[in-house]
Amino acid sequence: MKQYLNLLQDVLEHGEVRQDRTGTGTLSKFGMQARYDLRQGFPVVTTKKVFFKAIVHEILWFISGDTNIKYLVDNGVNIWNEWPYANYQKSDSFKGETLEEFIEKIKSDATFALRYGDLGPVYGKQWRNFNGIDQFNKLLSQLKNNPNSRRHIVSAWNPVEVEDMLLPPCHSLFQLYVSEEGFLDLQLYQRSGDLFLGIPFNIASYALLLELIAKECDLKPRYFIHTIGDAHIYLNHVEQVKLQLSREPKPLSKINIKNKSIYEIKFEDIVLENYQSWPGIKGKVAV
Ligand SMILES: Nc1nc(=O)c2c([nH]1)NC[C@@H]1CN(c3ccc(C(=O)N[C@@H](CCC(=O)O)C(=O)O)cc3)CN21
Ligand SMILES: O=c1ccn([C@H]2C[C@H](O)[C@@H](COP(=O)(O)O)O2)c(=O)[nH]1
Repeated sequence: MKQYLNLLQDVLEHGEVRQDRTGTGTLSKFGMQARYDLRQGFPVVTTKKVFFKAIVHEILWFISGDTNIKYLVDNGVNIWNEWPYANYQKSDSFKGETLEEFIEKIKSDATFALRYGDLGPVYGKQWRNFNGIDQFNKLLSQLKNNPNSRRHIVSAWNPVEVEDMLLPPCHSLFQLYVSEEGFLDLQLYQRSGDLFLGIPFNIASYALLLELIAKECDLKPRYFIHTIGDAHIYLNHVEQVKLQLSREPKPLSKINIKNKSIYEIKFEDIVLENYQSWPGIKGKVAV
């Protein structure tokens, strides 16, 4: 995962100090790209421990079209909790509950979850129902029936609905490419990338998406190309980033996915093999 470390190094050295929406402050560079060859291994960052379980649940959650955090929290994935909580704090029903109490209520009270667990029309909604269009299903059928197309695109960025989302999509658009030899490549355009917390998730997540789509379409996964608009390191992550840069990357892992239709694949059907990593590193998420 030298490519990821190169991004960190580059932004740390050449990023400009920039204010941001969360008030945390960042080092930032605009327009970066990295390319991962999945034939050489599955790209999960090794210079800190990445919570892969969250990535698998999240991608299955997107594919299913769900936008409510209930599925995630029921499965022990807590990466999206802060946003519905912040929203709840602004509502009339808020009675001073802590984040933990809020999540307990999401788990135990289905009506409450329905009302306060939703992120708005985020990824899952746009992939499966963009103003009535199931972009994801269309993509699969086009890849199978019209592989040479240059229009294999799914967009999560819906200007009509962006105001209703608790967080406008960061991984905004992706495109696929089928080569003459039956390889499948995926390029993601990510408008904004938190290099320490979000990006390791995003890399593994889209690499997994590429593996899943390739399997479904009987193609061989090859390049994941990650293009990032505003690539930033939050100022309160600088020490964590330096620690990662001091660590030697470990060999990449492998992914094993059961032969099943993409809509039937379950969490247990996706196994990351031989994942070796350095210990995890804590960092605060900017809300
Ligand atoms: N500032 C910011 N950065 C992000 O990466 C981000 C957002 N906001 N908002 C929406 C989603 C949520 N994402 C998140 C949120 C939290 C973690 C996080 O805290 N990760 C820790 C712990 C994971 C765990 O064990 O639950 C990590 O060590 O990776 C990662 C990605 C990615 N996105
Ligand atoms: O998948 C994700 C989702 C979010 N992020 C980061 C990028 C930014 O740091 C924040 C979003 O804030 P904006 O002001 O809307 O850009 O979340 C990520 O890296 N990956």
